Amino acid sequence: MSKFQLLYGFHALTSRLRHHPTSIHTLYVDGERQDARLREFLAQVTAAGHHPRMVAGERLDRMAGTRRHQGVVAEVSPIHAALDLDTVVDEAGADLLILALDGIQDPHNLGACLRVADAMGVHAVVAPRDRSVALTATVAKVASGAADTVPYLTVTNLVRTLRDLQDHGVWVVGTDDQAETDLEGTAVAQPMVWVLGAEGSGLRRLTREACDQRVRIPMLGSVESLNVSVAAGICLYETRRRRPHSSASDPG
Ligand SMILES: C[S@@+](CC[C@H](N)C(=O)[O-])C[C@H]1O[C@@H](n2cnc3c(N)ncnc32)[C@H](O)[C@@H]1O
Repeated sequence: MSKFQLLYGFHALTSRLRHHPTSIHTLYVDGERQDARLREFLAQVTAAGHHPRMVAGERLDRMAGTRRHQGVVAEVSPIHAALDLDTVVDEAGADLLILALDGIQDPHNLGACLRVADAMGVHAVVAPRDRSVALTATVAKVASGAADTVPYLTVTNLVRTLRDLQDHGVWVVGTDDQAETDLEGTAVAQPMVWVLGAEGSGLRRLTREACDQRVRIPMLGSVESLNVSVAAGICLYETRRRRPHSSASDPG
């Protein structure tokens, strides 16, 4: 198995170039494309000292397994591989904000969760290794650069990880559209983890039981639940809105 991951798309590669330029191993560019966006990208990468390989578009289709690569594909080293959760907890201190995803399968949902996690200043996204989609090129493309800025840490046992966090004084809040307490009924000032469930099945029983509290986002219409990334955005924004010195806009 290759030690490199694939990334594709302008957003994902420009972000990687900006945040982790030395992690880019080989860059492949569609030699048949002449448009302004590609020329601008080529100027950026060559200025950064990379020497892209010009190849046929069909080769990029095969490498990426999709035609949605925008003519740019790269082999990159994984980042955040050496980071562990203890370090994240120590460095974040009282502001700690973690998003735990209990078995998300859809790469678009994980990408969207990473994107909103980045926007709301989340310190890490945590997920059970064997039950979750990996950080694929599709995830990185949907995340629009956030896969490079927010550590995605996979763990062997999510329940054990949540208990370890609780032992360090971290407040663990599960989300469930059937919960009795509304979103605003939870405290958000202390270090905390929001736990969101998988697309079809929601939180697993043991995960649910490990949470200090479960809350629901009030639903006014007729659908039963929200997409997981939308729910994550609401919970995270609510946290930032109510925390002192929050970077999200002040409620007023
Ligand atoms: C598509 S929903 C899963 C729905 C699933 N049928 C269930 O039983 O939970 C995916 C996740 O988004 C979050 N979610 C969606 N709507 C929610 C709501 N109204 N209140 C709280 N969490 C919600 C929860 O974390 C849920 O597990």
